[in-house]
Amino acid sequence: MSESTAPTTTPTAGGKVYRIGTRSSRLAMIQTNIVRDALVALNPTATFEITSMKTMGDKDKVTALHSFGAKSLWTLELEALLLEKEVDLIVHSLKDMPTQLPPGCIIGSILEREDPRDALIMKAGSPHKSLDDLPPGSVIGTSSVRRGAQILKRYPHLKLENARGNVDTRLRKLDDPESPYSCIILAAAGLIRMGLQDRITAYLSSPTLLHAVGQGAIGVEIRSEDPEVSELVKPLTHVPTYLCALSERQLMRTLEGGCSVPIGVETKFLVDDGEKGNRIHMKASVSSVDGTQSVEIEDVLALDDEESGLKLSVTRAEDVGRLMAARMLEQGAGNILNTILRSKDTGPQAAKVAEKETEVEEAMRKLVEKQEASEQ
Ligand SMILES: NCc1[nH]cc(CCC(=O)O)c1CC(=O)O
Repeated sequence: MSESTAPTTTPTAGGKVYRIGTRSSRLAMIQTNIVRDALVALNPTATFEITSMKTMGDKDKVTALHSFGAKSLWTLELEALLLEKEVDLIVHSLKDMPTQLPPGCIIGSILEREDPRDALIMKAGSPHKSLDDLPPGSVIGTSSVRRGAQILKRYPHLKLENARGNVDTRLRKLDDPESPYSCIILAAAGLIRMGLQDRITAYLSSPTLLHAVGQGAIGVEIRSEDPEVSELVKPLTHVPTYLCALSERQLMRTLEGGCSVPIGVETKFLVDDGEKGNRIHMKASVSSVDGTQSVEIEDVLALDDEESGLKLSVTRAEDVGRLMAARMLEQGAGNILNTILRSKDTGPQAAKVAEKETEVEEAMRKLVEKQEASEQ
C-alpha cells in the first residue's frame, strides 16, 4: 500500500469471484474465514473462494526454525500462486510474513490485532501456574529463539527444548505424559482464535518477554499491480494496528533480522489527545540466543508529520521503527545479531533447507520475470 497516510475505509462494489490463498492449518483457516466474512459483509454480491495449501514450513516439521534462513518458509509457495494469478489475495499471520516481500507483492491490509502477548500453557494436570513456580531444570517447549533467549535471561535455571508443529500438534506434544515439557509458550492470539484460551495459565509481556514483530495481527497480501483488490481489502485495515505493525516491521527490516533472530517488540498506539498528537509507544529488544546479552530500548515517538501537517503518516510510522533500530545498533545490537548470523546452523539439515528455499526462490524469480515480460 503506497499511501502517504493510513488508508480510509470505503466499501467496494462486489459482484465478482475472488480467490483467497492460505495455509491449511486450523489457525490459518480460522484467520482466513475472519477475512472472508469481513469481505462478504462489505461486498455481499461477490463470491470468495478459499485455496489452501501446505507450505515449506508446514511440510518440514523436524528442522528447527533457526535452521531456516529467510522467513519465507510460511509464504513463498502462496506468493507464487498470487503472482501466477491463481489467487487474488493471501491471508497470513503477519508475524510469518518476511519484512521484504517478493517483487510484485505488497501488504494490502492489516486487520485489528488480537492480544499480541505470548501465553504460557502448562502440561495438563500440572500444579504450576507461572514460570516463577517451576522447579529448576523444568523444560519449556518452544521453537522460537526470541522466546527462548528472553526466558533464559530471567530464568537461567530452566531448560529449553524445541517444540515444532502447528498449535494443535504442540499442545498434543505438551500433554503427552512421555514428553519432557513442563510447559510451552505460544501466541495468545492463536489460542484465542482457536477457542483454546482456557489453556492459558499466564500471559507473558515486558519486561519478561517482548512479543514477535507483527504477532497477533492478520496480514492480507496482494499483487502490487492490482488496484481492484487493493480497494477491496483496504476497508479491512485497522489503522492503529496497521501503523504499529509497519513500525515494528521497519525495526526488524533495519536490524536485518528474521524469524530466527531474537527481536522482541511491544507497541502501543497513543491517540491524539489534543496536545501531543498521535504517537507510538515502542519497546524493543535484541538478545543473544543464550540470553546473556541484550539491548533494550523504549520511547514514545510522533506519528503526525508536523512539517506537512499529515496525520497518521505511514512514513512516520516506518521512521519510528528505523530510528529505534538505529539507536539499538548504536547500543551494540549489531554485534549480537552478527554473532547469531555467523553461528547459523550449517549442518546437512540447514543445507537441505537452503537448497529447498533456493529452489522455491528460483521458481519465484522466473514467475516475476514472466509476469514482467507479459506486462511489456
Ligand atoms: N508460525 C507460528 C505462528 N504464526 C502465527 C501464530 C499465532 C498467531 C499470531 O501470532 O498472529 C503462530 C503460533 C505461535 O506463535 O504461537
